[in-house]
Amino acid sequence: MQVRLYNVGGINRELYLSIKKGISIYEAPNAYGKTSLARALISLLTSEITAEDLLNVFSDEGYVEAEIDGKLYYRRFKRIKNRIEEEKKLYMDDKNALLLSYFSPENPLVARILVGDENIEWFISAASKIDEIKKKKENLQYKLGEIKATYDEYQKKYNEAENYMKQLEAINQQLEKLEKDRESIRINTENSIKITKKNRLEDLEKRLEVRQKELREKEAKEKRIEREIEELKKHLNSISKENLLKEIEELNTKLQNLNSKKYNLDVDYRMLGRVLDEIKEADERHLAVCYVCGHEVNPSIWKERLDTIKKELTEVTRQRDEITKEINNIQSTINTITNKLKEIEKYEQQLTNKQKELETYKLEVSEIQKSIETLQRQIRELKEKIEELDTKDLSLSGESELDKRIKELQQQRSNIELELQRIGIPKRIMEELQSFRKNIKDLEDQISTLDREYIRRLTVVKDTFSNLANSLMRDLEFNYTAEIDEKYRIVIKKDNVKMDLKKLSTSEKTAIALVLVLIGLKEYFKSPFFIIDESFMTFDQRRFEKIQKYLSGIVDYTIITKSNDTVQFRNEKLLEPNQIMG
Ligand SMILES: Nc1ncnc2c1ncn2[C@@H]1O[C@H](COP(=O)(O)OP(=O)(O)OP(=O)(O)O)[C@@H](O)[C@H]1O
Repeated sequence: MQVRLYNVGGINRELYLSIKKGISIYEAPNAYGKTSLARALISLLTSEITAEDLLNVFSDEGYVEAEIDGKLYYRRFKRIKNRIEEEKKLYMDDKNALLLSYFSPENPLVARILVGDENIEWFISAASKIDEIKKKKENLQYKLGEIKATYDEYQKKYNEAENYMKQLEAINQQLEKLEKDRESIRINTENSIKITKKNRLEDLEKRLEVRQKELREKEAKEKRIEREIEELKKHLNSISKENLLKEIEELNTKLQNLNSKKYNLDVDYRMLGRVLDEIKEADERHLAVCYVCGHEVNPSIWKERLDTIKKELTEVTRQRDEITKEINNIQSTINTITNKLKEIEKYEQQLTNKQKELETYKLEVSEIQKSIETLQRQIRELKEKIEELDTKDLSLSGESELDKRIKELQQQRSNIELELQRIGIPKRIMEELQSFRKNIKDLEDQISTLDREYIRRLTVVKDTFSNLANSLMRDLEFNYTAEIDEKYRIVIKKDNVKMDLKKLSTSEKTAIALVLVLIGLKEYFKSPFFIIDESFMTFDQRRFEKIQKYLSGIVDYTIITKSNDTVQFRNEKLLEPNQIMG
């Protein structure tokens, strides 16, 4: 076997070893790199020893290579940033290599035997690989535990769901009863509502009829007044009030002039009358002195004067009569016009009154129309409501205590239904539970089968170990026997007296561990080499040679590391000490 190492463990240089079949001894001082070499070789049998364990921490690349029977096995490492990239080809990849190919204080069995742990079930089961059954069983047990936990959860859910279902049933019963109650109340109330509404509709329709009749009458009256107004307007338009007023004004002016003239004539007339009377008197008295100027006059003058005055008086009277006649004519015309004006005013007054009356009617008509619209709208709405009542079951307006309770229960029901949706209905959960039960049963069956198989095989392995251990102990000339009892404890007897493992010496305990490892190696592990760290062993030469001989029959290469002041590697059988190369 050719071995090459570089930057592996504490060996930070290239190391080349040519190892012959049989026994090889590697001697070196402490901390020289013996363990590093052993671990590097073992790492070709198992990936349990990782690249991080192997590559020298100060180096960026390294390798271990071994050519065994013409085939190259290797592990090559390259540090890239914070990780190590590895290329590998292992002779085998079995974690038992650490237990059965390397005997050193690092070996877990050695460590446990040295502290006096008698229970070796784990070792014989790992060595014979029946621990795989145990692991399988443990995996199944773990799975079973998980399923059981889920089963318990589902059981809880089932109980919860059952409880909800009971609540739901109770709520449904209550709801059914309450809804029946409400229905009967609703029907009664609805009927009375319908009757009330129909009565009201009739009443509204009657009121509408009255109002419509009223409207028709008012509209007829309105039309009539409009016609009258038209006529009045026509009549008034035919007369020009302004002309009449103007005419009357002109006549009044004339009348004023005439009256003033007449007044003057009246004054003249009265004055002439008085003069006439005075002249008459003067004539009768034959006055010879003028009573006006005192001058002496002829009394015959009075007669002349009397004629003149009479003539003047007649003229004034004629003029006065003429004017009086004219005045009377004008006055009569004025009276006629005034009468006409009065008549116009009367018509105007009538027109104003009719217009006021029309306004009032129009207002009334518009109010009646509004009230008709309101009534029609009310009737329409009422009819719709009645129709609604006829077509569907209207729920009662306003919320009664009954409604509130129903609502409350419905809310509770929907909450429960939601919860049931979340956790599932009992029937479905029960189906799940049944499937879980089946799974549990299957797993328990598998576990118990594995358990039986494990015990069966463990018993065989235990017997094998017991027998072989005893014969090997005898071969190695130990004066005690080693057996494995039914509880898989190692039982040591000296002269048939049971010895507590703790009481044995370190070399005795180390020997027992070695014997067990050798049996494991021989019976259950096909390793090309076996490495012994001899530094912690205190066997005498004879016994150690026997062990070496025994090993030669099991593995091709036995490599023994020893602490020594000098560095030496030698293949024992060839008896040619090889110098370390590299
Ligand atoms: N991966 C590593 N990187 C760097 N140095 C390491 C590594 N592994 C071990 N060493 C160091 O390398 C040196 C050799 O260690 P190793 O255990 O191989 O020596 P040894 O010869 O078996 O010693 P002993 O006889 O005391 O058991 C030690 O100083 C150790 O601390």
